[in-house]
Amino acid sequence: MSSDKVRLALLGCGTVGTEVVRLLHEQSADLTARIGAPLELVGIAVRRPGRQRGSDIDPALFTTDALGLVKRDDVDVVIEVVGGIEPARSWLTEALRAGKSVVTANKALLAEDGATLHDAAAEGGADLYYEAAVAGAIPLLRPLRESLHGDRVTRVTGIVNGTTNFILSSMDATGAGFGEALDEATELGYAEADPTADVEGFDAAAKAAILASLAFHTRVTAADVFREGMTGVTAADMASAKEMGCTIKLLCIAQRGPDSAGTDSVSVRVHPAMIPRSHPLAGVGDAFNAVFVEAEAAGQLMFYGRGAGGTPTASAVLGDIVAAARNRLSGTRAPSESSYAHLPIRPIGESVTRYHISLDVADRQGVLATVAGVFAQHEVSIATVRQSGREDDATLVIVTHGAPDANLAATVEDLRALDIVRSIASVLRVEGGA
Ligand SMILES: NC(=O)C1=CN([C@@H]2O[C@H](COP(=O)(O)OP(=O)(O)OC[C@H]3O[C@@H](n4cnc5c(N)ncnc54)[C@H](O)[C@@H]3O)[C@@H](O)[C@H]2O)C=CC1
Ligand SMILES: N[C@@H](CC=O)C(=O)O
Ligand code: NA
Repeated sequence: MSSDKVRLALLGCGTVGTEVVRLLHEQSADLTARIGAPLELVGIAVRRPGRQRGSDIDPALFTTDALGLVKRDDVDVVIEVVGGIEPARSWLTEALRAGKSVVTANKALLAEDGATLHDAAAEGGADLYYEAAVAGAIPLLRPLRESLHGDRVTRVTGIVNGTTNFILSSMDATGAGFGEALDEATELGYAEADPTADVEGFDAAAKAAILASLAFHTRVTAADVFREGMTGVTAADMASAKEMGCTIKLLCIAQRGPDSAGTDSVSVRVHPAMIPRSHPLAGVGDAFNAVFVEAEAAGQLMFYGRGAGGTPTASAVLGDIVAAARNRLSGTRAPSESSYAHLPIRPIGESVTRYHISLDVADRQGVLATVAGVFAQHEVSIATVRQSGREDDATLVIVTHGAPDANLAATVEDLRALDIVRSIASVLRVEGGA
């Protein structure tokens, strides 16, 4: 590496990449002062070089050959803001094995196959930074990776998807249904043309896997995360939540604790949940993210801010570039992967959850006793029961105490089979003391 500057290659110049280039230019003098040497952008890999991306980018920097750029001898740090599994994985393993530092925002790749990247980083003695991959601008991974390394993290609960938080906040505020709120999110530019990854929880599940891996020193992949999207949350669910003094959020929950055999294990899940309005995550509105971390010695910590958007995400990328550049100049390295704990993953059926179940039933003598009997049969204890309506139009709203998810799922299945249950209008998990 040239000792008088740090040379950067940028892969991708879309929403995040354009902002990375702008900030590199605008803050060039400050960045040089903070690092102790200037940063030089030596190339930008794009798919369509002719596209307009800001007037101050030298057109000579653009190339369509990303791998060629990664392999150049005059590249010290590779910044990847393209996304997806391949070809990003091949580019980044090539860079890391060659000893080049990598800064990436690619949560999908880290959650699907972070092991390959970490192994390549170890092989090449290179830095792998990815603060932007979870909760955008919020400094969250560095605190988990460094500040909390003297402590034992027991639980991470978060709102880590901005698009769905915007939709649910809007449903809560206006009474709108999912479709209407999604249209609003699309119009305002929050939701992408294909919002599947957001609304079906894939994006949050990828982030949950990354958080759990860091928090519990164990490799957790997206496939280990129980995932349920939020497309089934209705205006009626939100109204019912409001009646109980709650709201509904798409939560990512990563927990460490004993499984049914008493073995220390990890459970990671993403699903919509009712939470009381007094819960610290209930007031997180709009497209904001927030993550609540509980650790044995530190107690409760809350991280809040913008988890999406080009500029906030670029802020996290720039922070990582500065760290990687400083390390190169001083000949030091970022903390390497910590996955020594090898904790087993607990299946969702063993997670202790509470349910809110809304049933349309015939208002006949003995209905309540029959319904209660199904809960008892599966050892699920009922906390509250509310009935509204009469005769053919009665609704029972039941909230349970905590029970293994498998018992709750079996209860719902048996309720569905009862003649007296006309339909199950909604089943929602309840978190946080509601
Ligand atoms: N947009 C956001 O709010 C956030 C994005 N991220 C992550 O940042 C990364 C980038 O996201 P965005 O900028 O939003 O995506 P984007 O779709 O706006 O930009 C990606 C760019 O990569 C380019 N590209 C695709 N294939 C390429 C190839 N073979 N060679 C060179 N360039 C290629 C595309 O043309 C596009 O310009 C993704 O991993 C995403 O998950 C992370 C946090 C927030
Ligand atoms: N689509 C994501 C973007 C950031 O990761 C979101 O909505 O949070
Ligand atoms: Na972050």
